[in-house]
Amino acid sequence: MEEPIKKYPLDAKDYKLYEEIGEGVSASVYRALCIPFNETVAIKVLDLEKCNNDLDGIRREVQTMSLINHPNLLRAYCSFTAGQNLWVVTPYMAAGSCLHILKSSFQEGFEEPVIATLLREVLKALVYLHNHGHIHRDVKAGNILVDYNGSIKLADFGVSACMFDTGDRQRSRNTFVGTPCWMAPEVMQQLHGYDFKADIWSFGITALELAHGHAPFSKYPPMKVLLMTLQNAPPGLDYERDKKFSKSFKEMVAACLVKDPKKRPSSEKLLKHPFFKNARSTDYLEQTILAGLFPLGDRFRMLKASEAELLMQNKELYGEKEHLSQQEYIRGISAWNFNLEDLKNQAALIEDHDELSNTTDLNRSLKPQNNLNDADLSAERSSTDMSDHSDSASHPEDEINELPDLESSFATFPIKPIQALKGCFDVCEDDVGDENPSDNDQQSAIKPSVETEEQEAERNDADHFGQSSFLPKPITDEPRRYLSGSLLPDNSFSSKKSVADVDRDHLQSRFQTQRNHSGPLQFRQKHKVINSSSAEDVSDGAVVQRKGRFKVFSADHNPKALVFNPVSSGVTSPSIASVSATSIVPYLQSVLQHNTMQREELLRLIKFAEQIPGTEYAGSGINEISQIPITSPRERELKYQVIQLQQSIGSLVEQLRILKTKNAQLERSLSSLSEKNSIQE
Ligand SMILES: Nc1ncnc2c1ncn2[C@@H]1O[C@H](COP(=O)(O)OP(=O)(O)OP(=O)(O)O)[C@@H](O)[C@H]1O
Repeated sequence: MEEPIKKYPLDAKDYKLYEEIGEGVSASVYRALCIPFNETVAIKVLDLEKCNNDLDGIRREVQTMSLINHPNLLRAYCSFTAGQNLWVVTPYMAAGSCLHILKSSFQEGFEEPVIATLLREVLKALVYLHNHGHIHRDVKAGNILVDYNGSIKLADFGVSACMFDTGDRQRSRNTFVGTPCWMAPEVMQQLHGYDFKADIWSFGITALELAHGHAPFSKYPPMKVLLMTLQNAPPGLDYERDKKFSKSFKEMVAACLVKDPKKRPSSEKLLKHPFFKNARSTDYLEQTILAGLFPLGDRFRMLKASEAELLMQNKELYGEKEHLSQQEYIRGISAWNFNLEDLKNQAALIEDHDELSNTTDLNRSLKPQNNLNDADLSAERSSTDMSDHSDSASHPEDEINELPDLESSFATFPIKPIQALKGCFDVCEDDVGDENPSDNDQQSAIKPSVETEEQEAERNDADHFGQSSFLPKPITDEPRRYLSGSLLPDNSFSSKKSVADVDRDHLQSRFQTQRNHSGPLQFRQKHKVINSSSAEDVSDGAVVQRKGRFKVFSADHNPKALVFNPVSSGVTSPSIASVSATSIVPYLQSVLQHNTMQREELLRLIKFAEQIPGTEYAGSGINEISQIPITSPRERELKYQVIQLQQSIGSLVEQLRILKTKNAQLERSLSSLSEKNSIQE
């Protein structure tokens, strides 16, 4: 007889939150007790106010999570709102993510049978997703969750996409989504969109991550990762350096990391690769990687503390900009801006390559350094005789030498990435870091309704590795297609929302916090006026896609594309006196036409700048801002950014003024020459 479907309560009152066990860019995750079932679960808490630009994305994630029905995919038991938060209740995966396990106990990576066992489970999940038309788009060790008994689930559908989507949703597959180190070249390239083969690339990168303890290129700033992924041979296992790994492992990785997606195997085909014959049963993981692990909450706390310490060191060593870059990086880079200036700035950081590599990789910084850079780099280099790895002869040193010559390296880029980088689009975080001085208090307020340590210890021990965790009873017998359709009603995550919210709000008032759930984003820079949310209001039609804290702008609407550089306008003025009036008229006419166009562009730009709320032209605004007393580093940062914005607006106005003057002069010369010309004729 079929077991009745277990209905998880849709009320925050029915759950007791314990310690935080994870933090992503969009949420915090807590271990929790589902009181009526006396069952440990995990609850992902998303602050909807902070995500209000991406409710659709969140809805899609929750929807996908509730509909999936595969033992290797993390499904949602239920979801509901609690005050301004969305709670997503999922199985508790007691050992946490593979990334957490790597960072805390296996900094040099796992042994091959462990990797084969983990990856086979992940691949089964991908086969299921791909067969149902989904691309996961964020396959990485941080999203592979492990339970106390070694069972594996692939998590995080925050950026997944449906292959059957059409229109805007289809277009979303033509955008930058994912985490740079794991991102397939075709996803970066933006040439023809991409398909489920993008997951195969990420899968290959994840294999390297599990083998080495970190993803290839992970020591580099995001923009450099982009350049390297596009320009260099694909990374792979090195035949020399990675001697401990089998030939079949190397071949499997090489098969995934082929730049041409068509040449990559499908997930189904890959599952048949001989490498997976090395996979063992999941109990093997229990004996090998899970034995002796600290409880997840403790590990998470320790990692967070080391990360904070490392970031402070970076800040002291390299200053604010590098600090920011590294901070984003360590956290897994989920929100960053793509623009040329960033690209250059970040590439410039590579000059500090050696130092950076010692500090970027959290794991390595926590233990004695032993000239790891070379080793890592070589390990990350592509092996020599793999398909599509032919140019792997490039040396890490070359990579570094290439850097200063960034402009010339653009020339070797496929055209689309250059456009992308130069301003076809910007991807920016829309989660304005509105941290305020009371945030710390609020942060402590968000802490779960904690039991006393003693009360909890007993439960804790059982939960972590002893107590059997509930495995989801399949809700759907048949896998469903078209998972991304808007099945959930707008603005509603729970059928009980309107009825129960008042009670929950009262009970869970601690969650009504302004906490910046996205961790590193609270320090994130707003580089450009156009990246601000207000800028988007002006150019609303320009936003191609929103992805959580990303907004993707199309080239056509990107106000930055309108910036005119008088020096590079392509118009060189001949000496008027030295040429005949007849010959100069067409030239001047073209100058006039050019200038008129530029003037229009500049006027549009100015209009755009003027519409940014609270932004005055340089001068008054700067003074106002500088008079605000600074109470926190965050405020200092914001103040600095505001001043920068005001300065750039000021310089644009100045640029416009100069152009207007030039234009007027040219108009005058043109009309006098025309007059002369007509007199002569
Ligand atoms: N069910 C779970 N059991 C145990 N740990 C979990 C669970 N769900 C999430 N975590 C932990 O919390 C972290 C963040 O969760 P998740 O990836 O869902 O958040 P996110 O905001 O979507 O993150 P990102 O977009 O950065 O990948 C995970 O990397 C994992 O370590």
